[in-house]
Amino acid sequence: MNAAQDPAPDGGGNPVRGSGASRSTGEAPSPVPGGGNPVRGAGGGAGGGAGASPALGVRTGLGHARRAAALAWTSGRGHVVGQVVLACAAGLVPVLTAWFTKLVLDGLTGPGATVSALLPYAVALLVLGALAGTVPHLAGYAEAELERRVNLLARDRLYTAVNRLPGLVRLENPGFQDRLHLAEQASRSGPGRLVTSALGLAQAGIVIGGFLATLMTVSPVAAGLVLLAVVPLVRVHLDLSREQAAMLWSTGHGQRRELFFARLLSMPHAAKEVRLFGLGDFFRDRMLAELRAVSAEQRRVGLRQLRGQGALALLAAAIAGAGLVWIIGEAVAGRATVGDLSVFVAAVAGTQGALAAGVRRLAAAHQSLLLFDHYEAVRGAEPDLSLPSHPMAASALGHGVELRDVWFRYGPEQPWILRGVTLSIPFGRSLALVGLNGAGKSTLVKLLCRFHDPERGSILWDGVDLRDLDPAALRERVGAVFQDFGEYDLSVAENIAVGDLSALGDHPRVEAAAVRAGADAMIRRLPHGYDTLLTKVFFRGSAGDEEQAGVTLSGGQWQRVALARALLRDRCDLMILDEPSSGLDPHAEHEVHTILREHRTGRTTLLISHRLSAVRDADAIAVLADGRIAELGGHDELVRAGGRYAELFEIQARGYATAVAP
Ligand SMILES: Nc1ncnc2c1ncn2[C@@H]1O[C@H](COP(=O)(O)OP(=O)(O)OP(=O)(O)O)[C@@H](O)[C@H]1O
Repeated sequence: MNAAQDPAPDGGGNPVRGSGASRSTGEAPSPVPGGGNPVRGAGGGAGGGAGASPALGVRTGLGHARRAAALAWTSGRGHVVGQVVLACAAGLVPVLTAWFTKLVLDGLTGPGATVSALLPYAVALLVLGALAGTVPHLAGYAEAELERRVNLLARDRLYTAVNRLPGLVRLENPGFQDRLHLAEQASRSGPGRLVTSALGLAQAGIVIGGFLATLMTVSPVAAGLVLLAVVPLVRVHLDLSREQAAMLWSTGHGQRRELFFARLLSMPHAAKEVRLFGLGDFFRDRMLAELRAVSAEQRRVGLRQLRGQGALALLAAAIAGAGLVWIIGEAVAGRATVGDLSVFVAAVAGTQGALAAGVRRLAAAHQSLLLFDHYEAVRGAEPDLSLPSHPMAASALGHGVELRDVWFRYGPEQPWILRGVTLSIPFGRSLALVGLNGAGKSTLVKLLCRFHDPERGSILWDGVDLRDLDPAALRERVGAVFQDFGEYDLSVAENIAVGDLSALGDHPRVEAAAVRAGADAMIRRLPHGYDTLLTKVFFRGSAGDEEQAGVTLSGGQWQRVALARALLRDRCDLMILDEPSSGLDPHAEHEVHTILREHRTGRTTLLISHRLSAVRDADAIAVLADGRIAELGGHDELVRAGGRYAELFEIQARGYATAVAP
């Protein structure tokens, strides 16, 4: 499998794991290579959306080629120039070698041959031999170095483009994930390979041109014959390369699913259920089924390539054989010299070799262009949220946040999640949002952070529609503990500081946040305190590497770290707490809610929790059901009303009362 086919070069752990691996978060499954947790994604495959295989028009192809060349040029001008020089040298060496060999042979078989007369040719052949030995190595190094440089710049540009996407619409789309995966492959070697392919083509052109000119001096018929063989070669190789690119595209899903099942079999997150439920063979069979399907497709294309290339090889051999018989006849008849014969043999072999190499380069360039199309598509992806041309800065919240008749669904073909939600969170007040699983609570959080926009209705920040604000400025004013918060393979201090990067290295600030979240004592007990790595991914197991050994935190301990991360933004205007204590023990939960209650005082807060004891003292409680706010009021008021909230509260309270009853 070549680099372009490699479905997942990462092979390692996730740099950030969504928390709550075994909880249902309602997120769409995302078995993206190097991305989502496979356990969370276990509900299904990558989903659809990949669409048809790509095909490039001439104009688009030329545009891509120009941009790829510009990328390579920017990455390393010196290396591009070096490669041009080396390509010219590599093209000229075989032609000159054949020509000087002819001169030596003709000199030897001609009248009055002397060593001194032949010495310059011999020296030339020596130099050419030295060049023939060194140029390929130099070219190989220059090629690899250019690819490394291009990779760096192309990756930088690719992920800058991904970071520029303001919302989650594209990242949550499996079709976009497929493109991104291919774009990453393209960025790794695509533009560099395009340049080296173009230079390889030029090199083949020099070899072919040189040999054809040489052949013309021997026989224009032979030169014409060799030239005629070019057309079917080019055609067949281009068809094969198109088919190869289409195969890459069509097997992308299968490769991702195969990888997903393979990781399920090896990742510690999944190991418990895999062992307890005896799922090993089940997932292995699924993995093998995917692999078989991918292999069958690769085999089909491979066989076609074999047939095409076999036919080409036979054609080449037939031309070479016929030419050889002919030139021997000419030499026997005295119409050609031994030197002519040698140059003819070298020319036929050299032309055919260069032709095959050139066509292979052309096919590689074509394939790189098709992959580069994905790179360009991701780089040129329009923002997934409509951004105002003159966004307003989000002012410090003074009045509150208001949802007005908000309707939302994840796509036109998806069901409505919110169907006219009207709700306000007044400044300085706390609102608790409760509802059954899948009611849309976390979705509402995503809208408040403007990861998505409502399809109808609006969300107002002090009366200003979120769509009129700069999303980044808005998010600076929001602090959050997401239900599926990130667990980063970083140190504890860094895991907290990512809540506000200005706190990176500011230990007093980080520790103060941890103290507020009730995490400080737990952190101090870790082997390296705040510097302890919260991952074992980087531990190689060698002596002296203990600093990298890392630890594995429990779910509740992670939750405290995530809470500290959110509390780092203590001056934020809106604090969103989506199930901030679901993994905590009763003591810890009580402690955390006491902390949060204090923290909430005078702050604008949205609290989501299934533990109704945790939300009862919020200023207001809203019940989300059937996509609407079904009930709104204080705890006592809602209990008295005897509606859904009262029913949920009664069920929970009864559970506790029964448990303590004598
Ligand atoms: N990215 C997504 N694409 C498509 N549908 C989604 C996506 N995220 C969530 N959903 C769907 O939206 C609905 C609401 O999910 P959401 O996570 O908002 O519910 P919730 O009230 O937070 O549930 P829970 O209490 O279980 O956390 C669910 O039916 C879920 O399947």
